[in-house]
Amino acid sequence: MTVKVSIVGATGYTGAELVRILHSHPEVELTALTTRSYVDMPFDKIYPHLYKYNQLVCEEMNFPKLFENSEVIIIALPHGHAMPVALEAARLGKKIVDLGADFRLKDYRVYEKWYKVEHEARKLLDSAAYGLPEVNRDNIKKASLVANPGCYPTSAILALAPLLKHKLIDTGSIVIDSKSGVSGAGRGLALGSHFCEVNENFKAYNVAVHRHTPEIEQELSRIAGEPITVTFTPHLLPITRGILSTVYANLLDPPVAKDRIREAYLDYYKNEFFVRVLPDGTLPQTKWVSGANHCDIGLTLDSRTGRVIVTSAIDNLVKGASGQAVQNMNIICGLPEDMGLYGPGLYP
Ligand SMILES: NC(=O)C1=CN([C@@H]2O[C@H](COP(=O)(O)OP(=O)(O)OC[C@H]3O[C@@H](n4cnc5c(N)ncnc54)[C@H](OP(=O)(O)O)[C@@H]3O)[C@@H](O)[C@H]2O)C=CC1
Ligand SMILES: CC(=O)N[C@@H](CCC(=O)OP(=O)(O)O)C(=O)O
Repeated sequence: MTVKVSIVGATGYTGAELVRILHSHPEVELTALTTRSYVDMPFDKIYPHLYKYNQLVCEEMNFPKLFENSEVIIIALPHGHAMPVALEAARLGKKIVDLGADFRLKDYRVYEKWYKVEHEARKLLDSAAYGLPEVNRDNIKKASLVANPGCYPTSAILALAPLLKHKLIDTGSIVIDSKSGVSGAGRGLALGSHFCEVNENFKAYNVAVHRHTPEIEQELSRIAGEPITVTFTPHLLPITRGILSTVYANLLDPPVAKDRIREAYLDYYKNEFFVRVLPDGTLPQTKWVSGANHCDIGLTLDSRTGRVIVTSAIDNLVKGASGQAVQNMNIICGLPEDMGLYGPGLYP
């Protein structure tokens, strides 16, 4: 069964990563790659690492032609731009995976408050599934529109889900301290991602106001069955790929929790190939997941303070974006979930 797939906004970093991954996917035929700035240019001219792999030429986004020859549309546009595409795709009964933020927040008022954009496709919000398969697979299976999670939320939610499910922590005490590589900011030119601004530098940004905060809180609240607020602080690391999140929470009952924490993680992720709970004493590193669809998790109990410290590592472009999008595409198309995604990262 070959699935015909178009990528809208293919010329960004996540688009290029989608093309790379999908070229080795045995059941996918890429039918169109759309662009705003590179119309009629061969894709491998924009991304020469794909020379001899890709024969497609970039085209303008053109309704309804784009959809005629595709069963699945993967949208890799900046937030605010996916809504008209999703409306048209939904009207034509196509399956959609959106990498941006337009369908992640269930309440359009929360979206409009944090993203400062009017939601033009509110009628699709109820049917959109939040695309974190390890916590929401049953809903994704039934969906035609999947909202792929943000990169930071993927690392934070996977780090916290077992603690909340098993009610092991004081839910008011969660602090998420995340560090991202620069590709998280996309390919567009911006002062903050210039070499001289980033190289040999390290900084926090958007402290207490980052747009991923409501997304993390929405999903953690769903898992916990009660409203959760978190402190979330992102940082910019002078590396290309990778996110390392360090998550702190107070244990409800430190002596009891000591034995139960590892058990809770091993149980929650027992059937999850892409989430690797590392052996006791081993802590994740971004290099171990670079290029791979894994989220690695390390557990530490600080018995002196009564806190659990969870570290998680992902590649922001793979499990944090394009790999997870392919995982979701596999689920909604009834394909094996790891198809095209199996394999460890690059090391060193
Ligand atoms: N980078 C990451 O690690 C992650 C990104 N995401 C999300 O995925 C989406 C894509 O991100 P990324 O690939 O990094 O972004 P890039 O900035 O690298 O690429 C953006 C793409 O969107 C197109 N585009 C930009 N502005 C417009 C516009 N006004 N109208 C139409 N097309 C436009 C660009 O086209 P052209 O090149 O032709 O101008 C390009 O194809 C975003 O929503 C982002 O938030 C999610 C998780 C992680
Ligand atoms: C390093 C860096 O700049 N990261 C980006 C990640 C945003 C992202 O991917 O956002 P959405 O998918 O939610 O739009 C940021 O902090 O804005």
